[in-house]
Amino acid sequence: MTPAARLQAAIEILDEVLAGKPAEQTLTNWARANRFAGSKDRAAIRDHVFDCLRCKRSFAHLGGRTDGRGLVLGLVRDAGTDPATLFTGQGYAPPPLTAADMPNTDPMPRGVALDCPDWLLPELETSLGPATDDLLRIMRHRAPVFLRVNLLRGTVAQAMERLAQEGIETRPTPLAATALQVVTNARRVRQSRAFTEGLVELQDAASQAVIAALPDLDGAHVLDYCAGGGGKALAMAAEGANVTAHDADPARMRDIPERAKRAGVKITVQTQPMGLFDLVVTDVPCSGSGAWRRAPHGKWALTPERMTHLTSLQSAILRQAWQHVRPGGRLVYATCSLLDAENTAITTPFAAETTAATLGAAQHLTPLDGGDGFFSAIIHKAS
Ligand SMILES: C[S@@+](CC[C@H](N)C(=O)[O-])C[C@H]1O[C@@H](n2cnc3c(N)ncnc32)[C@H](O)[C@@H]1O
Repeated sequence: MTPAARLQAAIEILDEVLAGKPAEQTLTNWARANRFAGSKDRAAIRDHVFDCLRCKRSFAHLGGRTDGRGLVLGLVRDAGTDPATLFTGQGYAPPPLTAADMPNTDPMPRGVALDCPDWLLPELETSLGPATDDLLRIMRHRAPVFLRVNLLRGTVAQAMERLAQEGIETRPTPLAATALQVVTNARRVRQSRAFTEGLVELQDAASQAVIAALPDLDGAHVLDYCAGGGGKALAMAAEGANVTAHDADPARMRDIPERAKRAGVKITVQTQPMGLFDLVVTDVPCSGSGAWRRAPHGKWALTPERMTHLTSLQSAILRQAWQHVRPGGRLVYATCSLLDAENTAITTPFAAETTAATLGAAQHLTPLDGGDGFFSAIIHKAS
């Protein structure tokens, strides 16, 4: 496909996504219906689509319209390219420019330039202070890809060497000792032997840092109360913890047995959690604001009503999960959110109101640290 034909494909996919279809599903459907597109075409189209979703407001401003064509025009103009050189109408290129394709020449308001919904700006400022604009600017760009080295299968140096033999260059990151940032050929990771043989897993470095901050995992009985696909459960099992995974939606845990087998660990899956544990981890559902680089749709879908729903769910999960912490044990409350409303505004009142609960160390990571934004707080239960 020519570069212009890839842009036209992105326009068509974006129109469907803007009408409400999930981006991943729409990309997959497009690839199935257009078998002539090779893997490089599909990767380039995917990047265009996600770049446009991350920068929806500023690209619409530059494109002078809010549909797929407008966003892609904004993408091209933002890169300093004259769109007339690509929007030629020849072959499979987008149709030539018309008067409806002119950019908006007004100065960009702050929320537009930072690609942030206006109602969220004050919320983010309360939580992030003077770092707000830098953070929003970084979230206009693609997130790096990180791997977790499974130390049960080999060392970090061995993982780097094995990956390099398969053309995947990586480098260590200060966020976690097990984390490697992928420098080249990230799209080859899933097919690499290092991945299929369980030496590495795909996991954000900040997610790994949450687990790295937990002392004494070796031999501990741990309940992962919101286990989802098992990312954190696997990381804790690799540190020697006896992990029980639970999730309100058991279907989300269906890959855990296979992932555990690949990693050489054992994880017990329980649809009804039972008993008391040394450590309970609650990686609760949240706005995902720390991971908007990967899932930009969440930035535009979040509403004040949704925030209210999430914060009451987070408090409820914390209270339920607390009942599974043994006296003298710990709970870790974690979100991939940058917003205080989902973080300290949940943990501080809980600790104040709950007999036997004391707040311990907390960790606030943001994309300025390199990975996703992540909050975690330890809450101790008196013996
Ligand atoms: C952020 S995800 C967990 C990600 C996972 N820990 C990982 O590292 O891959 C949050 C999970 O909480 C689950 N959840 C939602 N409500 C819940 C509840 N009331 N009790 C337990 N889990 C719940 C969701 O189904 C979802 O899988």
